[in-house]
Amino acid sequence: MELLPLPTSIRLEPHPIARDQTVAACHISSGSIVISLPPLTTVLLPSEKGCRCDYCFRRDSPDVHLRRCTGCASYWYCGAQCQDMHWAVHKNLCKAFNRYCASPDFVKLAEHEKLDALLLTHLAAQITSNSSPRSTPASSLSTFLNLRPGPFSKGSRPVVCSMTVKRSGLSSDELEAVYSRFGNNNFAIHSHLTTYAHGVFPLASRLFNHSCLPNAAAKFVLSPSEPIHMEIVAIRDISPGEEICITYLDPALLQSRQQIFELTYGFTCLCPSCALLNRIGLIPPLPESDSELASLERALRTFVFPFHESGVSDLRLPTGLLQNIPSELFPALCESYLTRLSEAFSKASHDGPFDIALDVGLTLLALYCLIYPPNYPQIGTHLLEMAKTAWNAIILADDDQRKAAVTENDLSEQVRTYLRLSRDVLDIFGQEGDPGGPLEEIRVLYSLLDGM
Ligand SMILES: C[S@@+](CC[C@H](N)C(=O)[O-])C[C@H]1O[C@@H](n2cnc3c(N)ncnc32)[C@H](O)[C@@H]1O
Repeated sequence: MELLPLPTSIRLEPHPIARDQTVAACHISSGSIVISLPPLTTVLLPSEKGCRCDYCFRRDSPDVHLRRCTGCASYWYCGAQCQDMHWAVHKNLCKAFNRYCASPDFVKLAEHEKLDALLLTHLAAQITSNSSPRSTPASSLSTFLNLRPGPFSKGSRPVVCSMTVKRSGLSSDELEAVYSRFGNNNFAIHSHLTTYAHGVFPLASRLFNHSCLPNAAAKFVLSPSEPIHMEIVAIRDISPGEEICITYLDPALLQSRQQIFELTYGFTCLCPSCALLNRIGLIPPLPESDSELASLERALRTFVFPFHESGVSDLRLPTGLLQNIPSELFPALCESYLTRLSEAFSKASHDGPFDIALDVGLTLLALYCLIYPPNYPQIGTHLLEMAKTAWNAIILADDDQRKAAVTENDLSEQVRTYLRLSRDVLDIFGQEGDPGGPLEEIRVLYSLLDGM
Protein backbone atom coordinates (compact mmCIF):
# COMPACT_ATOMS: atom_id res chain seq x y z
CA MET A 1 0.00 0.00 0.00
CA GLU A 2 1.04 3.58 -0.61
CA LEU A 3 2.75 5.16 2.41
CA LEU A 4 3.48 8.82 2.98
CA PRO A 5 6.83 9.82 1.46
CA LEU A 6 9.57 8.58 3.80
CA PRO A 7 12.78 10.47 4.57
CA THR A 8 15.54 9.54 2.09
CA SER A 9 17.63 8.07 4.93
CA ILE A 10 15.24 5.08 5.35
CA ARG A 11 13.37 2.59 3.18
CA LEU A 12 10.83 -0.16 3.73
CA GLU A 13 11.84 -3.71 2.80
CA PRO A 14 10.24 -7.12 3.25
CA HIS A 15 10.95 -8.84 6.58
CA PRO A 16 10.92 -12.64 6.78
CA ILE A 17 8.45 -12.71 9.71
CA ALA A 18 7.18 -9.21 10.49
CA ARG A 19 5.99 -8.51 6.89
CA ASP A 20 8.11 -5.34 6.45
CA GLN A 21 11.07 -3.70 8.14
CA THR A 22 12.62 -0.27 7.95
CA VAL A 23 16.28 -0.23 7.04
CA ALA A 24 18.81 2.60 6.89
CA ALA A 25 19.34 3.77 3.31
CA CYS A 26 22.59 5.51 4.34
CA HIS A 27 24.77 5.86 7.43
CA ILE A 28 22.65 7.32 10.27
CA SER A 29 24.66 8.90 13.06
CA SER A 30 23.94 8.35 16.71
CA GLY A 31 21.62 11.11 17.97
CA SER A 32 20.00 11.78 14.56
CA ILE A 33 16.22 12.00 14.28
CA VAL A 34 15.24 9.19 11.91
CA ILE A 35 11.67 10.45 11.45
CA SER A 36 9.26 12.81 13.19
CA LEU A 37 5.60 11.75 13.31
CA PRO A 38 2.29 13.27 14.43
CA PRO A 39 -0.32 11.11 16.17
CA LEU A 40 -3.63 10.08 14.64
CA THR A 41 -5.17 10.35 18.08
CA THR A 42 -4.16 10.38 21.76
CA VAL A 43 -5.61 10.12 25.27
CA LEU A 44 -4.25 11.36 28.60
CA LEU A 45 -4.04 8.90 31.49
CA PRO A 46 -6.86 9.64 34.00
CA SER A 47 -4.26 10.73 36.59
CA GLU A 48 -3.06 13.45 34.16
CA LYS A 49 -6.52 14.89 33.40
CA GLY A 50 -6.62 18.49 34.56
CA CYS A 51 -2.81 18.49 34.95
CA ARG A 52 -2.06 18.85 31.22
CA CYS A 53 -3.58 20.72 28.31
CA ASP A 54 -5.83 18.30 26.40
CA TYR A 55 -4.49 19.62 23.08
CA CYS A 56 -0.74 20.29 23.41
CA PHE A 57 -0.19 18.13 26.55
CA ARG A 58 1.93 20.80 28.27
CA ARG A 59 1.78 20.50 32.05
CA ASP A 60 0.10 23.04 34.32
CA SER A 61 2.87 25.27 35.72
CA PRO A 62 3.50 28.91 36.66
CA ASP A 63 3.82 29.59 32.89
CA VAL A 64 1.00 27.33 31.70
CA HIS A 65 -2.44 27.99 33.18
CA LEU A 66 -5.16 25.47 32.45
CA ARG A 67 -8.84 26.33 32.15
CA ARG A 68 -11.76 23.92 31.74
CA CYS A 69 -13.95 23.67 28.69
CA THR A 70 -17.19 25.38 29.81
CA GLY A 71 -19.26 22.90 27.78
CA CYS A 72 -18.25 19.66 29.54
CA ALA A 73 -15.91 20.85 32.33
CA SER A 74 -13.89 17.69 31.58
CA TYR A 75 -11.32 18.92 29.04
CA TRP A 76 -8.66 21.45 29.95
CA TYR A 77 -6.73 23.91 27.78
CA CYS A 78 -3.71 26.13 28.33
CA GLY A 79 -5.20 28.93 26.24
CA ALA A 80 -7.71 29.99 23.63
CA GLN A 81 -5.45 28.85 20.81
CA CYS A 82 -5.29 25.22 21.99
CA GLN A 83 -9.02 25.22 22.72
CA ASP A 84 -9.80 26.60 19.24
CA MET A 85 -7.49 24.10 17.55
CA HIS A 86 -9.08 21.21 19.45
CA TRP A 87 -12.68 22.33 19.00
CA ALA A 88 -13.12 20.71 15.57
CA VAL A 89 -12.50 17.35 17.31
CA HIS A 90 -13.82 18.08 20.79
CA LYS A 91 -17.20 19.39 19.60
CA ASN A 92 -18.02 15.83 18.47
CA LEU A 93 -17.69 14.63 22.04
CA CYS A 94 -18.23 17.63 24.32
CA LYS A 95 -21.97 17.25 24.96
CA ALA A 96 -21.97 13.47 25.26
CA PHE A 97 -18.73 12.98 27.21
CA ASN A 98 -19.94 13.02 30.82
CA ARG A 99 -22.98 10.83 30.13
CA TYR A 100 -20.73 8.37 28.30
CA CYS A 101 -18.20 8.20 31.19
CA ALA A 102 -21.02 7.71 33.73
CA SER A 103 -22.73 4.97 31.68
CA PRO A 104 -22.84 1.57 33.46
CA ASP A 105 -21.05 -0.15 30.55
CA PHE A 106 -18.13 2.28 30.74
CA VAL A 107 -17.96 2.35 34.55
CA LYS A 108 -17.56 -1.41 34.80
CA LEU A 109 -14.55 -1.52 32.44
CA ALA A 110 -11.06 -2.14 33.84
CA GLU A 111 -8.81 0.95 33.85
CA HIS A 112 -6.82 -0.11 30.75
CA GLU A 113 -10.07 -0.87 28.90
CA LYS A 114 -11.42 2.59 29.77
CA LEU A 115 -8.28 4.12 28.31
CA ASP A 116 -8.63 2.14 25.07
CA ALA A 117 -12.37 2.96 24.88
CA LEU A 118 -11.59 6.68 25.27
CA LEU A 119 -8.82 6.46 22.69
CA LEU A 120 -11.23 4.85 20.23
CA THR A 121 -13.85 7.52 20.98
CA HIS A 122 -11.23 10.23 20.41
CA LEU A 123 -10.36 8.57 17.10
CA ALA A 124 -14.03 8.67 16.04
CA ALA A 125 -14.22 12.37 17.00
CA GLN A 126 -11.04 12.98 15.02
CA ILE A 127 -12.48 11.27 11.93
CA THR A 128 -15.65 13.38 12.09
CA SER A 129 -13.58 16.54 12.31
CA ASN A 130 -11.76 15.83 9.09
CA SER A 131 -12.86 13.41 6.39
CA SER A 132 -9.34 13.02 4.99
CA PRO A 133 -8.17 10.44 7.57
CA ARG A 134 -10.49 7.88 5.94
CA SER A 135 -10.71 8.99 2.35
CA THR A 136 -7.15 9.19 1.03
CA PRO A 137 -5.31 5.90 0.39
CA ALA A 138 -2.14 7.04 2.15
CA SER A 139 -4.13 8.32 5.11
CA SER A 140 -3.22 7.69 8.67
CA LEU A 141 -6.37 5.61 9.31
CA SER A 142 -5.78 3.42 6.25
CA THR A 143 -2.18 2.88 7.39
CA PHE A 144 -3.46 1.83 10.81
CA LEU A 145 -6.08 -0.53 9.41
CA ASN A 146 -3.45 -2.07 7.16
CA LEU A 147 -1.42 -3.15 10.23
CA ARG A 148 -1.62 -6.67 11.59
CA PRO A 149 -4.22 -7.10 14.33
CA GLY A 150 -3.10 -8.36 17.74
CA PRO A 151 -2.91 -12.13 18.25
CA PHE A 152 -6.13 -12.44 20.26
CA SER A 153 -9.41 -10.71 19.71
CA LYS A 154 -10.35 -8.58 22.70
CA GLY A 155 -13.57 -10.61 22.90
CA SER A 156 -16.08 -7.92 23.74
CA ARG A 157 -17.14 -5.02 21.55
CA PRO A 158 -15.46 -1.74 22.51
CA VAL A 159 -17.62 0.47 24.74
CA VAL A 160 -17.44 3.68 22.73
CA CYS A 161 -19.47 6.88 22.95
CA SER A 162 -22.29 5.99 20.54
CA MET A 163 -23.15 9.59 19.62
CA THR A 164 -19.55 10.38 18.65
CA VAL A 165 -19.15 7.15 16.70
CA LYS A 166 -22.47 7.65 14.88
CA ARG A 167 -21.31 11.04 13.62
CA SER A 168 -18.00 9.56 12.41
CA GLY A 169 -19.77 7.07 10.14
CA LEU A 170 -17.46 4.27 11.36
CA SER A 171 -19.22 0.92 11.03
CA SER A 172 -19.08 -1.53 13.92
CA ASP A 173 -16.79 -3.77 11.82
CA GLU A 174 -14.41 -0.86 11.28
CA LEU A 175 -14.52 -0.05 15.00
CA GLU A 176 -13.61 -3.60 15.90
CA ALA A 177 -10.90 -3.64 13.25
CA VAL A 178 -9.32 -0.53 14.80
CA TYR A 179 -9.73 -1.87 18.33
CA SER A 180 -8.12 -5.20 17.51
CA ARG A 181 -4.95 -3.32 16.48
CA PHE A 182 -4.60 -1.31 19.69
CA GLY A 183 -2.86 -3.94 21.85
CA ASN A 184 0.12 -4.54 19.54
CA ASN A 185 0.44 -1.11 17.96
CA ASN A 186 -0.27 1.71 20.39
CA PHE A 187 2.41 3.75 22.10
CA ALA A 188 2.83 4.88 25.69
CA ILE A 189 3.65 8.62 25.52
CA HIS A 190 6.25 9.56 28.12
CA SER A 191 8.23 12.44 29.51
CA HIS A 192 11.61 11.59 31.08
CA LEU A 193 10.60 7.90 31.18
CA THR A 194 7.25 8.50 32.93
CA THR A 195 4.15 7.62 30.90
CA TYR A 196 1.34 10.21 30.87
CA ALA A 197 -0.73 9.34 27.78
CA HIS A 198 -1.35 6.74 25.09
CA GLY A 199 -1.42 7.38 21.38
CA VAL A 200 -1.96 5.93 17.92
CA PHE A 201 0.94 6.70 15.55
CA PRO A 202 0.09 4.58 12.49
CA LEU A 203 3.21 5.25 10.45
CA ALA A 204 5.51 4.57 13.41
CA SER A 205 3.67 1.28 13.99
CA ARG A 206 4.02 0.39 10.33
CA LEU A 207 7.72 1.20 10.15
CA PHE A 208 9.39 -0.06 13.31
CA ASN A 209 9.73 -3.63 14.51
CA HIS A 210 10.88 -4.63 17.96
CA SER A 211 14.30 -5.61 19.27
CA CYS A 212 15.37 -6.00 22.93
CA LEU A 213 18.71 -4.47 21.82
CA PRO A 214 17.32 -1.62 19.71
CA ASN A 215 19.39 0.91 17.78
CA ALA A 216 16.65 3.57 18.01
CA ALA A 217 14.18 4.86 20.60
CA ALA A 218 10.93 6.85 20.54
CA LYS A 219 10.71 10.17 22.34
CA PHE A 220 7.89 12.70 22.52
CA VAL A 221 8.32 16.42 21.96
CA LEU A 222 5.94 19.04 23.35
CA SER A 223 5.34 22.43 21.72
CA PRO A 224 2.82 25.16 22.61
CA SER A 225 -0.41 25.01 20.55
CA GLU A 226 0.64 21.88 18.67
CA PRO A 227 -0.21 18.22 19.20
CA ILE A 228 2.60 16.08 20.59
CA HIS A 229 5.14 14.73 18.07
CA MET A 230 6.96 11.43 18.21
CA GLU A 231 10.60 11.42 17.18
CA ILE A 232 12.51 8.22 16.47
CA VAL A 233 16.14 8.82 17.52
CA ALA A 234 19.14 6.70 16.51
CA ILE A 235 20.77 5.77 19.84
CA ARG A 236 23.91 4.50 18.10
CA ASP A 237 25.40 4.77 14.63
CA ILE A 238 23.34 2.72 12.16
CA SER A 239 24.97 1.27 9.03
CA PRO A 240 23.37 1.32 5.58
CA GLY A 241 21.11 -1.73 5.17
CA GLU A 242 20.76 -2.29 8.94
CA GLU A 243 17.22 -2.69 10.27
CA ILE A 244 16.06 0.16 12.51
CA CYS A 245 14.30 -1.25 15.58
CA ILE A 246 12.78 0.20 18.70
CA THR A 247 11.76 -1.64 21.84
CA TYR A 248 8.09 -2.40 22.54
CA LEU A 249 8.76 -3.35 26.17
CA ASP A 250 11.34 -2.63 28.84
CA PRO A 251 14.15 -5.05 27.87
CA ALA A 252 14.86 -5.50 31.59
CA LEU A 253 11.84 -7.85 31.76
CA LEU A 254 14.28 -10.65 31.05
CA GLN A 255 12.11 -13.50 32.33
CA SER A 256 8.64 -12.34 31.28
CA ARG A 257 9.14 -10.44 28.04
CA GLN A 258 9.01 -13.43 25.66
CA GLN A 259 5.59 -14.41 27.03
CA ILE A 260 4.34 -10.83 26.65
CA PHE A 261 5.54 -10.72 23.02
CA GLU A 262 3.67 -13.92 22.30
CA LEU A 263 0.44 -12.96 24.07
CA THR A 264 0.23 -9.27 23.20
CA TYR A 265 2.14 -8.98 19.93
CA GLY A 266 1.95 -12.47 18.48
CA PHE A 267 5.66 -13.01 17.78
CA THR A 268 8.72 -14.67 19.23
CA CYS A 269 11.63 -12.28 19.62
CA LEU A 270 14.80 -13.64 18.00
CA CYS A 271 17.13 -10.75 18.91
CA PRO A 272 20.63 -11.68 20.17
CA SER A 273 19.60 -10.99 23.79
CA CYS A 274 16.58 -13.34 23.53
CA ALA A 275 18.68 -15.94 21.69
CA LEU A 276 21.14 -15.90 24.60
CA LEU A 277 18.34 -16.24 27.18
CA ASN A 278 17.05 -19.18 25.17
CA ARG A 279 20.45 -20.85 25.35
CA ILE A 280 20.61 -20.29 29.12
CA GLY A 281 17.13 -21.79 29.61
CA LEU A 282 15.87 -21.57 33.17
CA ILE A 283 17.62 -18.72 35.02
CA PRO A 284 18.93 -20.01 38.38
CA PRO A 285 17.31 -18.35 41.41
CA LEU A 286 19.08 -15.64 43.40
CA PRO A 287 21.17 -16.96 46.28
CA GLU A 288 19.55 -16.50 49.66
CA SER A 289 22.47 -15.75 51.95
CA ASP A 290 23.87 -12.23 52.26
CA SER A 291 27.41 -13.45 51.68
CA GLU A 292 26.50 -15.21 48.41
CA LEU A 293 24.58 -12.12 47.27
CA ALA A 294 27.61 -9.97 48.07
CA SER A 295 29.87 -12.22 46.01
CA LEU A 296 27.37 -12.12 43.08
CA GLU A 297 27.50 -8.33 43.33
CA ARG A 298 31.32 -8.31 43.31
CA ALA A 299 31.49 -10.75 40.41
CA LEU A 300 29.02 -8.69 38.37
CA ARG A 301 30.96 -5.49 38.91
CA THR A 302 34.29 -7.12 38.12
CA PHE A 303 32.85 -8.56 34.89
CA VAL A 304 31.36 -5.26 33.70
CA PHE A 305 33.98 -2.84 35.05
CA PRO A 306 37.19 -4.94 35.10
CA PHE A 307 39.55 -1.95 35.30
CA HIS A 308 37.60 -0.11 37.93
CA GLU A 309 39.42 -0.28 41.25
CA SER A 310 38.40 2.12 44.01
CA GLY A 311 37.97 5.41 42.14
CA VAL A 312 35.49 6.01 39.34
CA SER A 313 37.43 8.42 37.13
CA ASP A 314 38.42 5.59 34.78
CA LEU A 315 34.86 4.25 34.54
CA ARG A 316 33.82 3.30 30.98
CA LEU A 317 30.42 2.00 29.92
CA PRO A 318 31.07 -1.29 28.13
CA THR A 319 28.78 -2.71 25.45
CA GLY A 320 27.97 -6.17 24.13
CA LEU A 321 29.03 -8.06 27.28
CA LEU A 322 25.82 -10.06 27.63
CA GLN A 323 26.89 -12.58 24.96
CA ASN A 324 29.90 -13.58 27.08
CA ILE A 325 28.25 -13.64 30.47
CA PRO A 326 29.82 -16.38 32.65
CA SER A 327 27.47 -18.95 34.19
CA GLU A 328 28.12 -17.79 37.78
CA LEU A 329 26.42 -14.50 36.83
CA PHE A 330 23.24 -16.11 35.47
CA PRO A 331 21.30 -15.48 38.73
CA ALA A 332 21.88 -11.73 38.19
CA LEU A 333 19.48 -12.04 35.23
CA CYS A 334 16.54 -12.77 37.57
CA GLU A 335 14.06 -9.89 37.27
CA SER A 336 13.86 -9.85 41.07
CA TYR A 337 17.57 -8.93 41.25
CA LEU A 338 17.02 -5.71 39.32
CA THR A 339 13.99 -4.87 41.46
CA ARG A 340 15.97 -5.53 44.61
CA LEU A 341 18.91 -3.34 43.52
CA SER A 342 16.64 -0.50 42.30
CA GLU A 343 14.68 -0.46 45.56
CA ALA A 344 17.84 -0.50 47.68
CA PHE A 345 19.39 2.29 45.58
CA SER A 346 16.26 4.42 45.58
CA LYS A 347 15.86 4.16 49.37
CA ALA A 348 19.51 4.86 50.24
CA SER A 349 19.91 7.64 47.66
CA HIS A 350 17.00 9.53 49.26
CA ASP A 351 17.52 8.80 52.95
CA GLY A 352 21.17 7.71 53.09
CA PRO A 353 23.54 6.25 53.96
CA PHE A 354 24.95 7.69 50.71
CA ASP A 355 28.00 5.42 50.65
CA ILE A 356 25.63 2.44 50.53
CA ALA A 357 23.61 4.15 47.79
CA LEU A 358 26.73 4.74 45.68
CA ASP A 359 27.85 1.16 46.21
CA VAL A 360 24.54 -0.50 45.29
CA GLY A 361 24.04 2.09 42.53
CA LEU A 362 27.30 0.99 40.89
CA THR A 363 26.10 -2.63 40.89
CA LEU A 364 22.82 -1.48 39.35
CA LEU A 365 24.79 0.43 36.69
CA ALA A 366 26.75 -2.77 35.92
CA LEU A 367 23.46 -4.67 35.47
CA TYR A 368 22.02 -1.92 33.22
CA CYS A 369 25.17 -1.97 31.04
CA LEU A 370 24.79 -5.73 30.74
CA ILE A 371 21.12 -5.88 29.75
CA TYR A 372 20.37 -2.58 27.97
CA PRO A 373 21.72 -1.51 24.57
CA PRO A 374 24.39 1.22 24.48
CA ASN A 375 23.11 4.74 25.22
CA TYR A 376 19.73 3.52 26.38
CA PRO A 377 18.09 6.47 28.19
CA GLN A 378 17.57 4.48 31.44
CA ILE A 379 21.38 4.19 31.73
CA GLY A 380 21.78 7.97 31.39
CA THR A 381 19.04 8.67 33.93
CA HIS A 382 20.59 6.28 36.44
CA LEU A 383 24.03 7.89 35.95
CA LEU A 384 22.44 11.26 36.75
CA GLU A 385 20.90 9.79 39.93
CA MET A 386 24.39 8.56 40.89
CA ALA A 387 25.83 12.06 40.34
CA LYS A 388 23.03 13.59 42.45
CA THR A 389 23.63 11.04 45.21
CA ALA A 390 27.37 11.83 45.32
CA TRP A 391 26.49 15.55 45.36
CA ASN A 392 24.05 15.06 48.26
CA ALA A 393 26.75 13.14 50.11
CA ILE A 394 28.95 16.23 49.84
CA ILE A 395 26.45 18.89 50.78
CA LEU A 396 24.61 16.97 53.49
CA ALA A 397 27.77 15.85 55.28
CA ASP A 398 28.78 17.85 58.34
CA ASP A 399 31.56 20.36 57.85
CA ASP A 400 34.49 18.11 58.81
CA GLN A 401 33.24 15.19 56.76
CA ARG A 402 32.60 17.48 53.81
CA LYS A 403 36.08 18.95 53.93
CA ALA A 404 37.55 15.47 54.13
CA ALA A 405 35.45 14.21 51.23
CA VAL A 406 36.10 17.19 49.02
CA THR A 407 39.78 17.40 49.90
CA GLU A 408 40.21 13.76 49.07
CA ASN A 409 38.45 14.73 45.90
CA ASP A 410 36.70 11.41 45.92
CA LEU A 411 33.05 12.45 46.02
CA SER A 412 33.45 15.45 43.74
CA GLU A 413 35.28 13.19 41.31
CA GLN A 414 32.32 10.79 41.44
CA VAL A 415 29.89 13.66 40.75
CA ARG A 416 31.96 14.77 37.74
CA THR A 417 32.43 11.29 36.32
CA TYR A 418 28.77 10.29 36.63
CA LEU A 419 27.66 13.66 35.26
CA ARG A 420 29.95 13.38 32.25
CA LEU A 421 28.83 9.84 31.47
CA SER A 422 25.17 10.80 31.99
CA ARG A 423 25.49 13.77 29.65
CA ASP A 424 27.22 11.62 27.00
CA VAL A 425 24.28 9.20 27.04
CA LEU A 426 21.40 11.66 27.40
CA ASP A 427 22.75 14.11 24.81
CA ILE A 428 22.20 11.34 22.27
CA PHE A 429 18.52 10.92 23.22
CA GLY A 430 18.25 14.72 23.30
CA GLN A 431 15.59 17.10 24.63
CA GLU A 432 12.14 15.63 25.13
CA GLY A 433 9.11 15.87 27.36
CA ASP A 434 8.40 18.44 30.03
CA PRO A 435 10.76 21.35 30.76
CA GLY A 436 13.33 20.78 33.50
CA GLY A 437 14.31 17.24 32.56
CA PRO A 438 17.62 15.44 33.09
CA LEU A 439 19.62 17.56 30.62
CA GLU A 440 18.60 20.68 32.55
CA GLU A 441 19.46 18.96 35.86
CA ILE A 442 22.90 18.08 34.47
CA ARG A 443 23.47 21.72 33.52
CA VAL A 444 22.46 22.92 37.00
CA LEU A 445 24.63 20.35 38.75
CA TYR A 446 27.65 21.32 36.62
CA SER A 447 27.18 24.96 37.57
CA LEU A 448 26.92 24.03 41.28
CA LEU A 449 30.10 21.96 41.00
CA ASP A 450 31.95 24.81 39.29
CA GLY A 451 30.90 27.17 42.06
CA MET A 452 32.14 24.82 44.79
C1 LIG B 1 3.98 -2.27 15.27
S1 LIG B 1 3.70 -3.60 14.20
C2 LIG B 1 5.08 -3.62 13.13
C3 LIG B 1 4.62 -3.48 11.71
C4 LIG B 1 5.03 -4.53 10.74
N1 LIG B 1 6.45 -4.55 10.49
C5 LIG B 1 4.30 -4.31 9.41
O1 LIG B 1 4.92 -4.52 8.37
O2 LIG B 1 3.12 -3.94 9.45
C6 LIG B 1 3.88 -4.89 15.33
C7 LIG B 1 3.75 -6.26 14.73
O3 LIG B 1 4.87 -6.53 13.88
C8 LIG B 1 5.37 -7.84 14.12
N2 LIG B 1 6.74 -7.72 14.70
C9 LIG B 1 7.29 -6.63 15.25
N3 LIG B 1 8.55 -6.87 15.66
C10 LIG B 1 8.81 -8.16 15.37
C11 LIG B 1 9.95 -9.01 15.53
N4 LIG B 1 11.07 -8.57 16.11
N5 LIG B 1 9.84 -10.28 15.10
C12 LIG B 1 8.71 -10.74 14.52
N6 LIG B 1 7.59 -9.99 14.33
C13 LIG B 1 7.65 -8.70 14.75
C14 LIG B 1 4.41 -8.51 15.06
O4 LIG B 1 3.44 -9.16 14.27
C15 LIG B 1 3.79 -7.34 15.80
O5 LIG B 1 2.49 -7.61 16.32
